[in-house]
Amino acid sequence: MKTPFYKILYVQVLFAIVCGIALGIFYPALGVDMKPLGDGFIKLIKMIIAPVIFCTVVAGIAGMQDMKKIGRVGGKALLYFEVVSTVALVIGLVVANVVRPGDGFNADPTKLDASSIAAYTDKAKTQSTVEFVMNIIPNTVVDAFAKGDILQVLLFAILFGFALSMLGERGRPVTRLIDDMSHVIFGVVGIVMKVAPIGAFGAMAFTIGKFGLGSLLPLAKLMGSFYLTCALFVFVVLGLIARLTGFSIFRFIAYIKEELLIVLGTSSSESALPALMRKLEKLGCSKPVVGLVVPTGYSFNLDGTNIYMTMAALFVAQATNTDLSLGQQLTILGVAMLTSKGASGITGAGFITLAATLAVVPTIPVAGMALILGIDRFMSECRALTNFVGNGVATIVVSHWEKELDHERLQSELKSPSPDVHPALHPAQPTQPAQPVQPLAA
Ligand SMILES: O=C(O)C[C@H](O)C(=O)O
Repeated sequence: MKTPFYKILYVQVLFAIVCGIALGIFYPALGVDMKPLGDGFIKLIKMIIAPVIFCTVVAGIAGMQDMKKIGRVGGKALLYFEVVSTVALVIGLVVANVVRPGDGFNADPTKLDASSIAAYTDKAKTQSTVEFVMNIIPNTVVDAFAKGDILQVLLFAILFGFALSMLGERGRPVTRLIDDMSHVIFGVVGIVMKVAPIGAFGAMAFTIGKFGLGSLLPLAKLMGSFYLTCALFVFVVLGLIARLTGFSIFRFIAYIKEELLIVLGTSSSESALPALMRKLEKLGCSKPVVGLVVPTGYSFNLDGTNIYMTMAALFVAQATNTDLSLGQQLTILGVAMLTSKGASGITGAGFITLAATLAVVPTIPVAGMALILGIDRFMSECRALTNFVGNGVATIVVSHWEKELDHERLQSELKSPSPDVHPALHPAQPTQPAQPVQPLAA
């Protein structure tokens, strides 16, 4: 029997977003009051991210006998992230030079309200590589889970999974338990996703109520060029990568439309991270690759954030009449390659990363960021959407490189998605037997 349209999640989220926009426009104060609904939904998702990553990674790699394979998946993922992130940074740089969205502002940085961005520049402490690596090691296991630090949980999960695989037969009951646990956790994901429309409504009503659509007009050229560049990146660059891997980017985007709407509503790519992991497994990517690539992608593969960084840095320079030589522009690119690592998928993260980049490049006045602070929430949405699609494509590509992608399932799922059969999502349907733990192919 066909599900009635009003029960379909993306229809509900779309409707909620439209209602949120309407409320924000007509009753801005009430819209602002809706903030807890969005925040509450994001908290619910954050609550489950650490267990999702732990269970997926442990269940995925526990069957492996060879640590080298984990390193190989990680190495391939990092190579992909580095190449694609650099392409994103270069595209942002080129478009900002061609479109020159900051020309004509003639802003005097000494007269801009630098105090408004102090909160961001304070957070943007640049980290040395050693500090970055040290931060991946948790103080205690409990601390990693308590903070919900993705890379720290990932590190512990890899070690745990590998130790479990070394136990052989003796470790089987624990592996099975954790695999079963992952089904339970994804059941929680399913329950939480039911309230996604409420979260998207609250977050959207707040955004429009607080910042107002009127704030977009003076910066329409920057916004327009950023959105178009991201679209170009997704459909041309990621589209080409998808084609070479054997799937259509359009079909993939249609496949994850619910998640994209949730990301749009909440302006945080993390808000749909567990759902993305579930969908990628359903598409035929193996558990270990999904478990390793998605969480690392959230720290190393932020394509939307990268496009934004070079475009926004050049915008600030142009708006404050700061001339930049090619060498200085390439320095920004090099610095952004480092500062973007470790930025997370929460709203506003890209703005903090921009502050970190400009702090290292003294030529561009950091105070110029005050010009774009008012529209950052609207930029954040596009950064998050692009980051999200980028991580999905990255996981499919690395699965393909590792020969851990079921191409037949990928094609059939993309063509006609199978219903989600988890009992938490569809109580009336029978439960699918648990998938056996898949070891990586030799
Ligand atoms: O969520 C993301 O991926 C990005 C974030 O929304 C941001 O504002 O930079």
